[in-house]
Amino acid sequence: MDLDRTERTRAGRAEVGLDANQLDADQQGQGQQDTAPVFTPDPVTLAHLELILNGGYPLPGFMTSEEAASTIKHGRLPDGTPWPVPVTLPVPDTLADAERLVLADPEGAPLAELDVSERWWCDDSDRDHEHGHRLAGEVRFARPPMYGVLRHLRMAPAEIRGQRAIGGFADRPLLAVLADRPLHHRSLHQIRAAAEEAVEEGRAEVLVIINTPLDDEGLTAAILAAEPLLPPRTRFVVTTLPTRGGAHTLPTGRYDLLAAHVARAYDATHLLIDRAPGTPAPSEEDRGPAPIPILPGAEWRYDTREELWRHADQVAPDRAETEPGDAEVEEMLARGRELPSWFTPARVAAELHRLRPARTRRGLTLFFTGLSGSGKSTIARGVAEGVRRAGRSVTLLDGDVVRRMLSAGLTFSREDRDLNIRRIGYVAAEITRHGGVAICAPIAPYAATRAQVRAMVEENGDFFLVHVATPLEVCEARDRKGLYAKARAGEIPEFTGVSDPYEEPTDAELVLDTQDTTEGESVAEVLAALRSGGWLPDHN
Ligand SMILES: Nc1ncnc2c1ncn2[C@@H]1O[C@H](COP(=O)(O)OS(=O)(=O)O)[C@@H](OP(=O)(O)O)[C@H]1O
Ligand SMILES: Nc1ncnc2c1ncn2[C@@H]1O[C@H](COP(=O)(O)OP(=O)(O)O)[C@@H](O)[C@H]1O
Repeated sequence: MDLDRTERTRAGRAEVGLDANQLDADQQGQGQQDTAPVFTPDPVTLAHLELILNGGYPLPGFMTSEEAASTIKHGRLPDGTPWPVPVTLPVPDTLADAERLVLADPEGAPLAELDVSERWWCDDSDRDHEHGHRLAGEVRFARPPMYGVLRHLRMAPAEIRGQRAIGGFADRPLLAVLADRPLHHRSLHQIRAAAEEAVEEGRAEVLVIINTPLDDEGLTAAILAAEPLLPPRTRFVVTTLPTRGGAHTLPTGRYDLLAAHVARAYDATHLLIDRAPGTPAPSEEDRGPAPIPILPGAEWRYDTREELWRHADQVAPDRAETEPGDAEVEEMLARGRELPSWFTPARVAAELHRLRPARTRRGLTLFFTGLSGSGKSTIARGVAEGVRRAGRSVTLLDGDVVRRMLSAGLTFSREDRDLNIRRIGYVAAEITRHGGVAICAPIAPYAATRAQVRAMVEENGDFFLVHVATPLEVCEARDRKGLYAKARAGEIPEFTGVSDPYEEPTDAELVLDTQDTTEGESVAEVLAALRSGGWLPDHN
């Protein structure tokens, strides 16, 4: 079963206000039998919880204020045990006094119970959380996790240890490789060299720990594609380490240390962290001592004369090929260009092309925003026609039409406008997921809601925001539907631009001002942008 899809459909349904309850009736019923409140932690905390429950962390639960402070400040628990990152449970105000809590997955299925030992207030923002209420205490396993994708690969440390013992490899060194990007030739050389040279001359087994977001299957597929080029007996395990992005309050290297602790739980004796080219490893001085050695990883370069990869010190700078960075690889895929065979194995390239098809085939949401009368519908209609002529399948979700169909009965309050836009976004994201072009033309006055739609769409394809920036005076002078006159006369309350806000986008891919251009010119400008961005073939 595709759990990912099911879960996203559920989340999507809930967000757009459609009936998610039917689907989740079972779980909710179970929650109600328990008197403790049921709470679904945010994704970072869920990642911590899974590692607590599966033995990836040697911690019994979520930290007290003293433990968190000591960890942040000294990189140690109060008893002196080294531990790199705070592991805390942020809860909303409504749960700040709870004595027990059932911790549930995003679908509401219980995962664990928490007996609260301390309720505290966090002043420092740890990780990416703002300050707020925290609950500390030990967690008790309730049920095996079912959420997220690739469950069968999310093996607990004990499972891997068991497999190695059965295979008779338990006494061999284990090189863990933390991978959070596809493994290209440079990384594969680095891993093979580490396994063969650095760790007891070829006796090492390799365990690739794939660090990927909960609902992402693509990265894992791309990493698994490199399996034949990894040492024999390489094992793979999927995990979600709490994000690095929010580590602003922590000294450098703390997340490397966390990876080392998790790797050690899997019985690893050494850790290699795969890094993008040009990303320096934090020095041991900066990060402090690790529970197992973190290998520096030899530098490799591609020698253009010899046409092979060699240790960097054996390749003269003028003969070294420059490796494309992750953003460049993304752009090559978007343009449908072949990834060079010296750079990545054909199998990995094929998987990446499958996951990130060229933009001419990739799903796209083209989202127009602007005041009433700015020209959204007129331009969107013309663009839809042009995109169709270029051979792509198009769905036009015009503001007025959506209001009559999908969002009938909604008002123009902020709440209802947001719901309207999220519904449009949900439909657009589905169209995008199936490789189509969704063209949306609502006012969408709120930046935060537009950002939500962008995020929803970008899980499955591309998002292109067009701000139709026709000034209010021009829209009002046009007053095609006579609505501005009515709004000025007070007959329409909460009218955008007159008595209701419009937040100008700062993240638009294209800004159009229609006051000095014809409709045809505006349409042509959008089509040209789609062509130059690679979403439409050049020759149309
Ligand atoms: N109070 C108020 N404010 C703004 N617009 C109003 C209002 N009442 C009705 N209309 C008409 O509804 C159209 C906008 O609907 P949208 O769904 O695009 O609006 S929103 O994105 O949900 O804010 C908008 O159509 P367009 O002119 O095509 O933008 C108006 O014709
Ligand atoms: N460059 C232009 N692009 C789009 N519309 C224009 C342009 N110049 C003038 N207009 C006129 O502005 C009006 C825009 O109305 P409409 O497309 O319904 O706007 P919206 O959907 O944003 O409410 C139309 O009457 C259209 O003819």
